[in-house]
Amino acid sequence: MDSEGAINNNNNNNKVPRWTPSPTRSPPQKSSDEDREAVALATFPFSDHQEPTMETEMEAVVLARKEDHHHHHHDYSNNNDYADHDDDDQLGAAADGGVSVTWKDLCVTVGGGQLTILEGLTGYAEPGEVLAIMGPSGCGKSTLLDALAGRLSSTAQQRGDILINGRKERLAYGTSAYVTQDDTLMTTLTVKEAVYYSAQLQLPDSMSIAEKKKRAEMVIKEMGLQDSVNTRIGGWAVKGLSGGQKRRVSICIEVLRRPKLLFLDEPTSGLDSAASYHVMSRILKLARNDGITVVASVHQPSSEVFELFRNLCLLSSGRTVYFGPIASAEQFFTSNGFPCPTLRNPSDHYLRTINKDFDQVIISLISCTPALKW
Ligand SMILES: Nc1ncnc2c1ncn2[C@@H]1O[C@H](COP(=O)(O)OP(=O)(O)OP(=O)(O)O)[C@@H](O)[C@H]1O
Repeated sequence: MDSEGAINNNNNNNKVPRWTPSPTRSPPQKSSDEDREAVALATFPFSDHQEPTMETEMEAVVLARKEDHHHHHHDYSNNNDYADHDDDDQLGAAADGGVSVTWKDLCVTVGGGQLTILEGLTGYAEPGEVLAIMGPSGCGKSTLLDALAGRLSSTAQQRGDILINGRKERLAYGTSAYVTQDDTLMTTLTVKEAVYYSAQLQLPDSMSIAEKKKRAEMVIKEMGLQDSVNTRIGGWAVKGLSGGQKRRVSICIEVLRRPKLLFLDEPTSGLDSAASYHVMSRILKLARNDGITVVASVHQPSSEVFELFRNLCLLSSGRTVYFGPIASAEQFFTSNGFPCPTLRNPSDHYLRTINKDFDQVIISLISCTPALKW
């Protein structure tokens, strides 16, 4: 895959990676890897927010993605609550194409604007791919996930745009699912019971019991739990599933409705690297096979897990340090004087650079700023 998209090392002594517009200004007729690469972007800490050109490009991508999509004309931006939905919408959007999410100049504040948590974030997530949101603890990963999923607390204020398939609209009920960090599962149930019962409760009445059962079996298989169907989930007192298996059961329950958009808050937290890989590779497979758009906050992924992601959104203190393909992040850090040492896990390097050398990163990037033309 071409990794040039996010960063264009221009020959005119521009050592600074920067986003440049693709030649065409009209919305593309088809979506392709090239289209996506053309709008992939690299951003810099504390740079001014993007020029309208980027907006045009990002809209072009979402336009390309929204062909034949069924639209629900709700105002997404003004209401964070998806609860007052129409039941006819159940699984509706899932039957159509994928869901692209784009956010532009997204700001989240609390305390009546006193405290800024997210500042001017811009990015996108595309069907069939997993976007990783990474950054030091407290940088705003969960807040970004919450804002995109429309579940910010009522004390938070949101500014900027969140577009669904290029439009300001609310997600139809059942289109998105959110998997939290905690596995709130009944410890005495077996995997089969937990997923079957959830299927009976969650899936619409229009589906027969047999169809619901079939759906439950399908997700169990997709998450690689078919050999543990009769194992009790277990808890601190009763031996049961491993941590990774439990996380997969939680994901099973959330994907029963075939959401087109899946938010995962630290899906690998508390898991060792092998279990993390199992969980993430299943998620990637699901995303690819079903054209699901996955946005996941991740904490210290192993190199193997990191390579499963398509795009990376690297945050620090509520601002974007980097947004673009995983494959181009190394070049971005190298261009800015922070090459990844051989044999070091790249994601560790990026997080360490942001954490430890952050002042230096800022100085380095500020010194590069005159060369930036957005
Ligand atoms: N409702 C709120 N009121 C006040 N401060 C908040 C609120 N929500 C989040 N914050 C603050 O905003 C910052 C970002 O929080 P957030 O939970 O998004 O970070 P995070 O990157 O997910 O952290 P972690 O990796 O530790 O889970 C934190 O400093 C947090 O204390």
